[in-house]
Amino acid sequence: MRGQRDGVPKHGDKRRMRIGLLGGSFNPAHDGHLHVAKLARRRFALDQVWLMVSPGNPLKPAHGMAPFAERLASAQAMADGRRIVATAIEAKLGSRYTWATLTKLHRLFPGVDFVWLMGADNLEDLARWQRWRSIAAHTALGVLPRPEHNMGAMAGRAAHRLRHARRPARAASRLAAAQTPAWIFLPAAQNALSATALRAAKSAASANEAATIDAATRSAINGEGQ
Ligand SMILES: Nc1ncnc2c1ncn2[C@@H]1O[C@H](COP(=O)(O)OP(=O)(O)OP(=O)(O)O)[C@@H](O)[C@H]1O
Ligand SMILES: O=C(O)c1ccc[n+]([C@@H]2O[C@H](COP(=O)([O-])O)[C@@H](O)[C@H]2O)c1
Repeated sequence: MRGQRDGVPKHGDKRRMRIGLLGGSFNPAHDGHLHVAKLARRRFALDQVWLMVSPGNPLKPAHGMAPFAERLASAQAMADGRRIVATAIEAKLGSRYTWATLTKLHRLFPGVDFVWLMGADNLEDLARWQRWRSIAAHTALGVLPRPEHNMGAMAGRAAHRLRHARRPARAASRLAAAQTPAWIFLPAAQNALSATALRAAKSAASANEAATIDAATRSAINGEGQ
């Protein structure tokens, strides 16, 4: 939601604060999140990026989701508390749907220009989100590339429907102040990490450890090594 048509502050206007919102499950947070948060902050000329921990992604099953406090703690461990900030605000606002959270944030912080940040995998899926057109109508979208999702995202339904609102990457530093709808796909260095891969590695490691303990217990019971 922008007051000025061209989004350029008038001479003498106080510069509005610019905050990027990286909403996510953070189950757990990882270097891929930090990579996109830093990249987005720099290229979209943002004052801060909030790692906004979701109380529960409406499209993801609750099964396998770590408790909110644990996910928040993992995001806090990635943040520096100054430029990259982990926040529980979405849970505090009592919303789970992004359109509802953004409506509340725009109301609570009228002096802030928010940019909704997401990896290409989320743009690929955006047309399944509740009121996704309203999200794009009122909040600028900054899309970060992600291995194996870029082609699908750009060929997807949301990118197609919003094609008139796409801005070139060279306008990235002005995205936060742009008249909405506006979105940018940022070509940039990519990071292949995912929470899914981390969870799989962790459960493989604990299965391995369990097998080792099991083998050691069996050999102790059988009196081996005496
Ligand atoms: N490596 C990455 N590159 C680009 N974007 C990423 C990357 N990792 C996470 N993101 C983005 O960060 C936001 C939060 O992601 P999320 O917490 O779901 O992590 P994830 O690794 O995608 O998790 P999962 O594998 O469990 O789906 C999303 O917009 C997602 O697209
Ligand atoms: O509002 C929706 O319908 C909606 C559907 C899917 C995902 N989201 C949001 O998208 C963000 C990324 O989610 P995730 O689980 O991929 O990290 C997070 O803030 C979710 O709440 C939102």
